[in-house]
Amino acid sequence: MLRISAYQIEKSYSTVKAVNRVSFEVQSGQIFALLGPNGAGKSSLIRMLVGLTRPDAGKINIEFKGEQLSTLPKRCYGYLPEDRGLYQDRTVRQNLTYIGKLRGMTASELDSALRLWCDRLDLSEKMEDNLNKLSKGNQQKVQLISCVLHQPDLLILDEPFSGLDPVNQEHVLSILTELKQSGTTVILSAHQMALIERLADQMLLLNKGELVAQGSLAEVSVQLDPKQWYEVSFTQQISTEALQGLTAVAECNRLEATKVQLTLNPGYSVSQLLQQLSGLADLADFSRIQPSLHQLYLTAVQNHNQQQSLSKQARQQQNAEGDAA
Ligand SMILES: Nc1ncnc2c1ncn2[C@@H]1O[C@H](COP(=O)(O)OP(=O)(O)OP(=O)(O)O)[C@@H](O)[C@H]1O
Repeated sequence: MLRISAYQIEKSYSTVKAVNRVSFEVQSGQIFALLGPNGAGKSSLIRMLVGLTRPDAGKINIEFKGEQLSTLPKRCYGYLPEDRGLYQDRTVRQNLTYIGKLRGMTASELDSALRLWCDRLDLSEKMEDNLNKLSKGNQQKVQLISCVLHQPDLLILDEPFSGLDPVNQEHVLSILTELKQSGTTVILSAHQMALIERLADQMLLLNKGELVAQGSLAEVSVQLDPKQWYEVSFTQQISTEALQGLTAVAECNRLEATKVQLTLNPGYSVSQLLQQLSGLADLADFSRIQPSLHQLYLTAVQNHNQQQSLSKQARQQQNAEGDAA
């Protein structure tokens, strides 16, 4: 049983506020994704979680097998750092053996784990090659093996999909899904929204160190797209005015003569909307438009940037007015 709770975490590097009052909780057996554009603060958060740096303010609590801990015990987690960390001038076998021994594995445990993982990730024939002789993707796979070798309870992976081709991305996705099914908790950062949509139980979207949204995919979708658009096809043409006259309809865009997109008025249910629409004409089709995580993410980051620059302008104006007075 593992639970990580982060409360109001802050971290600055000289003038840059990398993480600004961010709180979240990771539960045992979850896949928890940290999302955000470059510089959002994902790696800074990860480095604090693994104890490489400390928050300037806020608290990280770890509950592991009934004990309250301030840092994660080394044997219980595997960490894939952003700047990676294996020896380039050593072979795959030497690197992985070194990591396995550091994690307290016996020679026979190491031997069977090496065989299993290198076979699984198609690296068995590269065991005696130096790391710097491998392609970027294969190096990434060795890095990943170094994290899972000792069967940790928790995996913390900073961009595990970067540098991998689509086939290997799928491969890693299915490995992470299997590890989750066997009880491993996974915290990862990533830019591949289509993969995260399929993989993550919980996600945290950051921008410029600030929390933009968090929760399951469904929760994040409602937070980022509260309007909820529906697509409706009628068996005959209905005027936009007639649709906008319905109390359950907030906004309406025409797509084709008989097809429109509309949003639900707050306070009305989907069945009330359906009832009112059917009162106008027979419906040929009705469906919720579910934007992809990729679309939601782009819009959310754009809106957050706009809000930040508007509040900056407002502060500058206030200061200028204060100076003038
Ligand atoms: N060691 C450091 N010294 C100074 N500034 C830093 C340091 N580490 C991070 N930063 C700054 O903190 C901010 C957050 O960086 P961080 O690496 O956490 O973002 P990220 O979301 O992981 O980005 P990316 O997706 O590009 O890896 C950035 O503005 C970055 O320049």
